[in-house]
Amino acid sequence: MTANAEPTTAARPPLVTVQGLKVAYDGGPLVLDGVHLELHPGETVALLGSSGSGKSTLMRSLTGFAPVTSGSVHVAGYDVANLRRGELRRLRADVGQVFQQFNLVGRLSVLTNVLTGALHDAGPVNLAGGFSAAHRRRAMELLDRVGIAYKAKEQARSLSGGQQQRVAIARALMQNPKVMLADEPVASLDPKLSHTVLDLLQRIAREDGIPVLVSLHVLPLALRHSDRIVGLRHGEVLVSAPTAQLSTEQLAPLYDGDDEEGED
Ligand SMILES: Nc1ncnc2c1ncn2[C@@H]1O[C@H](COP(=O)(O)OP(=O)(O)OP(=O)(O)O)[C@@H](O)[C@H]1O
Repeated sequence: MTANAEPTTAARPPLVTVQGLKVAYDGGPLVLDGVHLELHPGETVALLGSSGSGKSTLMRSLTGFAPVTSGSVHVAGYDVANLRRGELRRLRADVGQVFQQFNLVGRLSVLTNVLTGALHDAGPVNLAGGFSAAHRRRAMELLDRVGIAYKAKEQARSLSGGQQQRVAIARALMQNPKVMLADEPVASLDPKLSHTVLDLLQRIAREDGIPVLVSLHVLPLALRHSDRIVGLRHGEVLVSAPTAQLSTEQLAPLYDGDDEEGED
């Protein structure tokens, strides 16, 4: 992110606004305690914090998968803590998600896996051949965009981890997402592939003008591939600043007392 691009991005109204969010599971202790978060169109925000700090819970809260104890969560126009009938499905269709384990259907082709991203608006379909020509064209375009169209007919399980993650990103894009969430998307990948995948996510954010929230364990990756960093410590936001203003040393308190977190 260049120095003068940050105000432009931040000046656009946020697509995600979390205010004073508290989450407790099953009457247990608070695992998020008063979290504030804004995600603006076009920006990539890295979510950092040691294991158990609440990163996944915060991600899940954006798609209605975490029990909101108090506070508010607004995502792409939805009031997530007070959704009306039918809105939960629409919210989840508007949020593209990418996971550490890719979550592809291994026996299906790469193309079919991408097409499943359109299931929410394709109606009842037969996975073997029921998608429209327009959907198939779009899926091929997206595979081309993530650099893997030549693998379209292969079984997903025959691809390498980095390739599978690119398929998963294409599948998420098939939803025409208004927001993209990536929960530790490179935790299973080697450093080179991690850069490729994170470059791709950051490019998507900029080109498509959507916010991308990506949780990461490796500080140098966050410092290189994000516009802003939000750091959680014991369920509270300890750091929230443009990446260009942060250094490894400034992020170290996120991992105080941990032996392994934050190492490259
Ligand atoms: N479904 C659940 N039921 C009960 N407690 C949960 C549940 N999910 C998470 N927790 C607890 O909430 C806290 C935060 O967990 P969370 O998975 O959000 O952290 P995290 O920062 O994503 O950790 P990691 O980096 O290890 O994935 C932890 O103490 C965890 O045990």
